[in-house]
Amino acid sequence: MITIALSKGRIFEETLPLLAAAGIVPSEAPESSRKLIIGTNLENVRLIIVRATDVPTYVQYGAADLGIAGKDVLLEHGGAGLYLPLDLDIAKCRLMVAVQNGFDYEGAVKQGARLRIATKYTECAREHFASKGVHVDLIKLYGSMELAPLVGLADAIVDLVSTGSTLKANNLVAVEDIREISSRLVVNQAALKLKHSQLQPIIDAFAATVAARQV
Ligand SMILES: Nc1ncnc2c1ncn2[C@@H]1O[C@H](COP(=O)(O)OP(=O)(O)OP(=O)(O)O)[C@@H](O)[C@H]1O
Ligand SMILES: O=P(O)(O)OC[C@H]1O[C@H](OP(=O)(O)OP(=O)(O)O)[C@H](O)[C@@H]1O
Repeated sequence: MITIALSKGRIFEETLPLLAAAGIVPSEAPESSRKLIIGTNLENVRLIIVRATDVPTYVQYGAADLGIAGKDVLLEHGGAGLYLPLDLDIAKCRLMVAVQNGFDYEGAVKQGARLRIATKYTECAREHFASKGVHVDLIKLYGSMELAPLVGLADAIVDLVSTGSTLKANNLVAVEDIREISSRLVVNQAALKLKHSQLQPIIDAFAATVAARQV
């Protein structure tokens, strides 16, 4: 049995064409089902539906052979025990620093002020501000980071930005670009050896699809 860990929503949707290229068609959609294990047209392939942040953990411990996770999630997780053969170029966005409109971020940084930063991405944020030599207090949040500057919880946030409409709707502006984010194929290293003949064709089909999109 091959088990593939995916999260609901954008990753599941954007993975469907990759699965199709590998001849895998889920037997139901996670949005319309409460099932956490979803069968496919192939008897020996199943999907498990987990939180985006939990995908690396399932693969690391071998509860899933493959998974798809955002670079943001992988950077926070650390990647121990994982083989990351392929950037799938899906779920693309940017990790950015944002502040409330009117907050003088550059000025605060120049003055050497200690900044309060709210984020789900504490590891990436710590590294970013340390590399700039900016002193920060990090406040860990699990979602809706955009609210934090509006209610005085933080001076700035580190969050993902795609269209910019969430920032705009909340009177925030991006002030710094930390890095580009896309999702990667995550493979359990032991499974790759033990189930090589079954896993490699899936990895190859994903790679061929990604390459074809880039021409
Ligand atoms: N607005 C966006 N546009 C494109 N990609 C995004 C966007 N937001 C997040 N992503 C990417 O998609 C991945 C999955 O996001 P999703 O919203 O499904 O989960 P999440 O809500 O971030 O995680 P969790 O459910 O664990 O809290 C993220 O890890 C990131 O790599
Ligand atoms: O620039 P935009 O296109 O507005 O996208 C940015 C938003 O997308 C992500 O949230 P998501 O939509 O995943 O909602 P979530 O809070 O459920 O993670 C991210 O945390 C931002 O809030």
